[in-house]
Amino acid sequence: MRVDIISIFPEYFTPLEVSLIGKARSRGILDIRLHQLRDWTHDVHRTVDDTPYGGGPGMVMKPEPWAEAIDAVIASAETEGALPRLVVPTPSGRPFTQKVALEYAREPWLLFAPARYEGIDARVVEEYRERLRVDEVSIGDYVLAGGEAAVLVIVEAVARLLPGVLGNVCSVADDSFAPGAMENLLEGPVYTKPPVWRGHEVPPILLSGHHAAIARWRRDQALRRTVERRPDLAARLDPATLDRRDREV
Ligand SMILES: Nc1c(O)cccc1[N+](=O)[O-]
Repeated sequence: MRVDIISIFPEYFTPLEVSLIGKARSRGILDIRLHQLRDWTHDVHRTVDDTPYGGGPGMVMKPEPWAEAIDAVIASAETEGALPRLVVPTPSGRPFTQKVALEYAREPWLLFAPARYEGIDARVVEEYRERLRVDEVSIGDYVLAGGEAAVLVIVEAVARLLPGVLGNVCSVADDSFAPGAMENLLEGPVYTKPPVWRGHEVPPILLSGHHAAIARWRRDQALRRTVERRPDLAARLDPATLDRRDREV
């Protein structure tokens, strides 16, 4: 997978050089390319923003630098044999979920346009919807200084789904929110050695060796945690699943 990121803070993406993603890049599974948006400005101040039409606080990112940068990146489409999916992180986007991460993990090429200030002039998305699949996504209902943190979140969530990135493929299937048995379920508590730590014991069931009973206990813990902490997810569960929670101990 090729990933292009255009930003006025390309240095923000240094974390993509370490850990799982850094290893995936060194093994050629991920090809991440960073671009400085200001390289597509033509004034001495390398201006990328201006005051909003209609007045109001803050500044809006100008369309010209973004369009020149996106055009320059997609100019290599011939060698890629396809155009990228343009992903614009924004609080007004559709929710970025595990399902969307799985969708993106099937894409050969993602191009991220993280905005700063009050956002990018709306005509940029309008312009590229005619040529690219454009996706405005939100990682959550809170205010960030820009979309760069969202790109880090999205790239991590997607990269770990790519074949060869995670050592143990099973761990993806067991993820919280993963389609299938864990869909709409939070993961339960996890434990490791020592069996007793500062007087806190590991639940005995986990030391029993009874794998079926352990699986039932884990699912029950996941159900309980989901009902307690995420009633919105619990509401999506099959009522029969919730009923089983009370019977199985
Ligand atoms: N929430 C937010 C923001 O405040 C700015 C850019 C992107 C996002 N987001 O993706 O959720």
